[in-house]
Amino acid sequence: MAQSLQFSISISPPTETFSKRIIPRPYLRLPVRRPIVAVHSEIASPSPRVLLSNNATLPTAKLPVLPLFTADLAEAIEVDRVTEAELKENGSRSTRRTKFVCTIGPATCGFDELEALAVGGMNVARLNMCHGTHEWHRTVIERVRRLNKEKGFAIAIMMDTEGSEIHLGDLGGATTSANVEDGDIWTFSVRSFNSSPPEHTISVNYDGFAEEVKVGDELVLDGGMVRFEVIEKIGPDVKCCCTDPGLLLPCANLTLWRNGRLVQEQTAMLPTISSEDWLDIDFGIAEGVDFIAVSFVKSAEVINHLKSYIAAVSHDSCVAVIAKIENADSLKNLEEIIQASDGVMVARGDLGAQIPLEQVPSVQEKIVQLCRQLNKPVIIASQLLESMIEYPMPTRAEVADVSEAVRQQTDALMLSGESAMGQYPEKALSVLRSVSFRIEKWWREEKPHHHEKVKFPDVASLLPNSVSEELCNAAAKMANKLEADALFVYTNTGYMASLLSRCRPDCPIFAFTSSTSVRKHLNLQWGLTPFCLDFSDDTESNLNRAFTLLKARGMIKSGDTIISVSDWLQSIQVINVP
Ligand SMILES: Nc1ncnc2c1ncn2[C@@H]1O[C@H](COP(=O)(O)OP(=O)(O)OP(=O)(O)O)[C@@H](O)[C@H]1O
Ligand SMILES: CC(=O)C(=O)O
Ligand SMILES: [K+]
Ligand SMILES: [Mg+2]
Repeated sequence: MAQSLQFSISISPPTETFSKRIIPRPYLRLPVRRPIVAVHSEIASPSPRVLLSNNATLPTAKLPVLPLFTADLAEAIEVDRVTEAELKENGSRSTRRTKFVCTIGPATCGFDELEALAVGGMNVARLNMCHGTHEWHRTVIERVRRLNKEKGFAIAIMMDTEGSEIHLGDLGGATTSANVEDGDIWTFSVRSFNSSPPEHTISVNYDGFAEEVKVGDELVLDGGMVRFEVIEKIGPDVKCCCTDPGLLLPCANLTLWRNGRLVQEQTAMLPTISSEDWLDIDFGIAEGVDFIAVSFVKSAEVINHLKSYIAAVSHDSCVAVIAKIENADSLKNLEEIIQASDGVMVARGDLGAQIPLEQVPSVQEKIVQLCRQLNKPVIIASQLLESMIEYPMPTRAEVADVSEAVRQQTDALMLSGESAMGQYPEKALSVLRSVSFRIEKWWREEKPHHHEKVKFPDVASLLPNSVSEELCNAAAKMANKLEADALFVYTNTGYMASLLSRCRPDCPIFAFTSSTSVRKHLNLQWGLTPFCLDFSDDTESNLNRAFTLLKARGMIKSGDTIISVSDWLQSIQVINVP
């Protein structure tokens, strides 16, 4: 009986000469399903060999050489399906620059709904650990992975911690919400109730609450949905009278005000990362999430602490840490926090409950600018299209808000309730898409920023990084002047790609990396189209390879002007695609 032999191959040890020899000629083909393209050149060795699965080795000179088919070429580079379609449809200059984060909830956790968001342009799926069990989150993660694998998307996953905010528990009388009227008396209690609390009673999750409040204090729920005044303290119970009627919801967030000022001593006692958050973080690391967003960050220490924990427990640590700016403390220590983190979220929901609402827009603009100066990606979150939770059309004010965020050239926009539990998640995403396209185009073509002289101070402190930074600044400037079709960046760590993105050039930036985790992290950065591609340190062959592969997919064409930089070659190349 004929036996079929299956070989898995890896090339060991890889060498510089070897990589240079095979990369420029994509003809090498083994009698296996995949062509050899995975060649790294970090380790030098005099005799490259192919390692067969039975541990035998074969000198590479003996490898059979067959021509590659176009289909193989297309497989050798990975880019997500949506970008590819956009590039084909609109040409490279018109790809979307602003990235989208979608919160996944009951409305979008199914495979088909996730696929609809993926097709709509979701770059990052966010899981809020305030809701759902680990089982539920694991299922969503598996579905996103399956989508990426089977349908050619490259969606990254962000886990968002619960954090220690003060919030309410279930409402008394087993109701899911209550319309509170002016003068109604409710009891806020730190008791633990076995079942649901008695009528007109509500539990508070912070044990020190009853001790710290004072008669006359104001309780603000969910940033102003309902307000109460403290009228009496009775042990663990705090009796309050409604002063501003509204809808009381379970889990509502609670802030305490005294003489018109936010009382911060309370939250100062709470840890940023609670014991439950650590369990969630362990879960996230084990599941291999790409980003962990930390809620209610107060200082840079907590970010450093988490980053060293991640480095200690996961050796090939690829989890980026995002600091959520959503309280007054985070604003006090803003610059250190941004420096310490891998990215930032302007979490306007809670932020708007902690500082006067009218300050939120200027704080947003300041954070976006600071992030760009410090070269960190920034996400604008919450209530972008809040009315679309219920209605299929946004309000004009919402469209103006999204436009303003895009005009500020934020890296990413985030949907919360709109995609988690709204009735029109896909429609909301398509509004983000059309507004982003329109405003980005207007920005490029009309140059409303022409007279603004925004200065970006140097970010790099070490010389090699300074050289990279100057190269990127110059390459981006050249790309604008020469009206290039695309910038190419070959990057191992993503650093050069981020420096190019920071310049917000007119043309898209094609970032080639051999690391799948770097590629996922680039998902959050403005203007970057990340590709997964193995490359060597031979710039010439890398470029030719990218040209061949992208042309085969219709993503660039002969005659396009490309400006290319790379992590290791300190020069800028200007090339016309052959
Ligand atoms: N996994 C989930 N399961 C059930 N409902 C969810 C889930 N995720 C989100 N939601 C719903 O969507 C709403 C908005 O979600 P989101 O995560 O943005 O809340 P948020 O309050 O803005 O964020 P945060 O809690 O981080 O401040 C939530 O209030 C909740 O009703
Ligand atoms: C997203 C979030 O946490 C907020 O807006 O509060
Ligand atoms: K959260
Ligand atoms: Mg929040």
